[in-house]
Amino acid sequence: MGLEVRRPPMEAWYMDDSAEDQRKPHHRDPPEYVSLDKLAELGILHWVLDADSYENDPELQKIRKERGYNYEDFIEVCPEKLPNYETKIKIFFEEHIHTDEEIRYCLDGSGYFDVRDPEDRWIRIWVQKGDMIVLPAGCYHRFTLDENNYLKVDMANCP
Ligand SMILES: CSCCC(=O)C(=O)O
Ligand SMILES: [Fe+2]
Repeated sequence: MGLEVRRPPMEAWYMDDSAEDQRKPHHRDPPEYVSLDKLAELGILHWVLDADSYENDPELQKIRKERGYNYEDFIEVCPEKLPNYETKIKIFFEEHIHTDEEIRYCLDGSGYFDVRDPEDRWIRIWVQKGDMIVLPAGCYHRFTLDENNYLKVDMANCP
């Protein structure tokens, strides 16, 4: 077992309908949280890992082996590091799906992955350093930075 990673559990909530900045939390009033169990029912998987041990984390290696993730692709989502930043940010926030599962491991910073539930409601998943999530193939989703405006992510993919 790697270093016990102590931080609040990953949070998810139903979004409000306001048109304010996408990087704001968009909580309903009162907030309506969604449990990790409910996310798992939607096929959304989650682990909390020790991002500082990325290079030699036995837990990460076990997950990668079990799920067949055989390569890494790091991006830093910020104007200084991401080429065509403005375009990419817009593309990320356009609702879309993939034919393969989407694996995203947050190595630093934070951001929001929004997913549609079966009733077409948006669920906002707040991913922070150490959170690794898997969105199932065919899951309608989008991504935005939060008001911290920085995310470093391993966009590991299936073969
Ligand atoms: C920064 S992760 C990008 C979000 C996404 O959905 C994608 O890459 O397809
Ligand atoms: Fe995606």
